[in-house]
Amino acid sequence: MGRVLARELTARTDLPAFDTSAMDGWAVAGAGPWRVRGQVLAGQRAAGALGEGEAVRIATGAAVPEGATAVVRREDGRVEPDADGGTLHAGRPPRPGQDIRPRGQECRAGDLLMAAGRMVTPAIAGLAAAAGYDEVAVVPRPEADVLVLGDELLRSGPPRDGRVRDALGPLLPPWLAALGAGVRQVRTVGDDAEALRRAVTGSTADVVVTTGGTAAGPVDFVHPVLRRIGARLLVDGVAVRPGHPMLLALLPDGRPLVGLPGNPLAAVAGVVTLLVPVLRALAGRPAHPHPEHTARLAEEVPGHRTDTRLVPVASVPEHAGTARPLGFHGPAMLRGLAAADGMAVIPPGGAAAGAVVEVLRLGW
Ligand SMILES: Nc1nc2c(c(=O)[nH]1)N[C@H]1C(S)=C(S)[C@@H](COP(=O)(O)OP(=O)(O)OC[C@H]3O[C@@H](n4cnc5c(N)ncnc54)[C@H](O)[C@@H]3O)O[C@H]1N2
Ligand code: MOO
Repeated sequence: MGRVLARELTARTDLPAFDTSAMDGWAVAGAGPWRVRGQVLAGQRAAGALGEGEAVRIATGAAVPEGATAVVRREDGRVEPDADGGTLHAGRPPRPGQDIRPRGQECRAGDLLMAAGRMVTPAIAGLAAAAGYDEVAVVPRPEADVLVLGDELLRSGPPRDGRVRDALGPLLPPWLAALGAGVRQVRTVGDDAEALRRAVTGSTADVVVTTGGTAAGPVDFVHPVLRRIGARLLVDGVAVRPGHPMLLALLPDGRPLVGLPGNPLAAVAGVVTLLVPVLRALAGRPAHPHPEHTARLAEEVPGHRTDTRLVPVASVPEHAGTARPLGFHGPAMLRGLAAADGMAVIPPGGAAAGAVVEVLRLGW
């Protein structure tokens, strides 16, 4: 579940695989009355062929014997007993084919049931089993290594002595899991270029995620390390606030590295705009959900002069389709995000109250 079909799902069998009774009653051949000869239950092999004027008691789901032209429901028939199984009379004559599910009604062997790339839902799992599958091939879940950079980060207790608590170590792994990725390891790496180089080159995950160190500060080592190991920068900064130093690089062996900025809400902006599409693509899904999610803004949101803004919003339960911008949305803050269900995309120049804007869902 939650994985995408790696190959198309084709029926391994006709469905139903045999002409099946849709009701409890009698399978009959031709016009009545009929001589009743024995019974056939679901799961049993079909009884011998019926001749004109013959009937057999039948259960829902049982194979209809050859020669049968219809099923008479139990409530529509009456058996007049005699020494030899009895005679069946129907209130009204059954239509030809009545209450018989013909073989292949739902699909023929080889029919395309589901295209590759579709997310396996409970219904698809059930359909695959009904159509004869014991297993289906899915695109494996992408595995991520998370490298949290910064000497100033504390792992416990309140911030002290100019140091701050690491908010991203606790935030990212469960979010990645909710996004369908596996987290191999979460490592903290001090402000040391060589340690970062070793951590990046030593990772064997499908995607490496770093936090912090993306800017041009004295101990921001992500760029120099990527340069040194020969990575190719595909995205080196984005005109978005917060999050503008985010980056996407290809490591020499072709695996992606997503560099999230250190400011926590800036890192979140990098997750929803860069990491989510990368994880979706690795999982065999379209990079962006379709249709895109939009909402009507309950209030005006001022814009940046040149860049797009991402602002945490919460949907307003009493007004479907409306989202309220939240406060405490500074790049270093998580308080607004904690109450949010998405990040609204505010174009340069801002958006008026009532404007319809795209909302990037958080996916948790
Ligand atoms: N001269 C400039 N300085 C900065 C610019 C700029 O354009 N010119 N951009 C600022 C913006 S915007 C951001 S965002 C940050 C991005 O910087 P880095 O990715 O290099 O991140 P750090 O410098 O390592 O940390 C920034 C900030 O975030 C705190 N931090 C880092 N990691 C965590 C964590 N895991 N949990 C909680 N807080 C974290 C760190 O202590 C810093 O306060 O650069 C600006 N500077
Ligand atoms: O990108 Mo920075 O995130 O504006 O804080």
